[in-house]
Amino acid sequence: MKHIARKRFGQHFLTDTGVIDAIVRAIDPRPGQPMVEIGPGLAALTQPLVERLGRLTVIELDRDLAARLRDHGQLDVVESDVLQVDFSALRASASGPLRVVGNLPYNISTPILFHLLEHVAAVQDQHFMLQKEVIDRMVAAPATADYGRLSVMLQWRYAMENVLFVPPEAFDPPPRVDSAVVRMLPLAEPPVLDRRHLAELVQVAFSQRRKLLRHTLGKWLEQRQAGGNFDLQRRAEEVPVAEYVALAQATQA
Ligand SMILES: C[S@@+](CC[C@H](N)C(=O)[O-])C[C@H]1O[C@@H](n2cnc3c(N)ncnc32)[C@H](O)[C@@H]1O
Repeated sequence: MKHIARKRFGQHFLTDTGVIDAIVRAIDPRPGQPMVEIGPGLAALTQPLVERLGRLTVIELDRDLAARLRDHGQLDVVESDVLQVDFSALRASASGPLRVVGNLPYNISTPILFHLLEHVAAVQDQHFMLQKEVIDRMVAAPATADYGRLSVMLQWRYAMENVLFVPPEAFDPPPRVDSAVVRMLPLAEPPVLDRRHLAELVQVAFSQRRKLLRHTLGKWLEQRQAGGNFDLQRRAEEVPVAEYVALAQATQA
């Protein structure tokens, strides 16, 4: 029976075989690698991936789609909201760190990225299709309009690159926005850091983008009697990730 795309699940199914091939090539799946696909949908990526891997774990929230996928002999189907999935537990029962992939539901793409950040130690790499505008913000350099909280909160932990542009016509139904594929590699030697403390600091810094940091972060640092030589005569978007990290390390309890 034909599946009717469900808007509430962010369902836009890939149909362009050239784009599907290009994504699979960018992922470069090898036999036996432990891989998890988020939101397999009608299996546009799932099928070419599992043909190369042999086995694949998929996480799908839509009950009807999960039921179809269970008929496929090479898939381990987790019928769940991905935000409830314990990736560290999946890693514990796999033969190595996980490769995580997916054409993500755009309405919850940022929560998914932050959920995976909690399980980063379980992950080898991530390849995600996302709204292009979100990827632009993820990979943005300081002193650009796209540089913000998302850039800092991901760049301190991952090396990231935009690997493919994907136009709306590659999907059925087409989304209203351009898409792209991002590659995310956890840094081999990440800074030792309390992520929640960095998140608080960055939130304060970017709370008023246009103002100098002395109006925002200045007060926050004063309360902590810290930040002695940190230059507050700048805007939040001018501060490189490494400086935010160093300030978080210097001010955390
Ligand atoms: C953009 S579609 C991609 C479908 C397919 N991978 C493709 O490329 O054609 C997103 C998929 O994620 C599923 N999904 C939506 N919300 C989800 C959630 N919270 N947890 C797991 N899967 C979800 C949808 O049902 C849908 O299959």
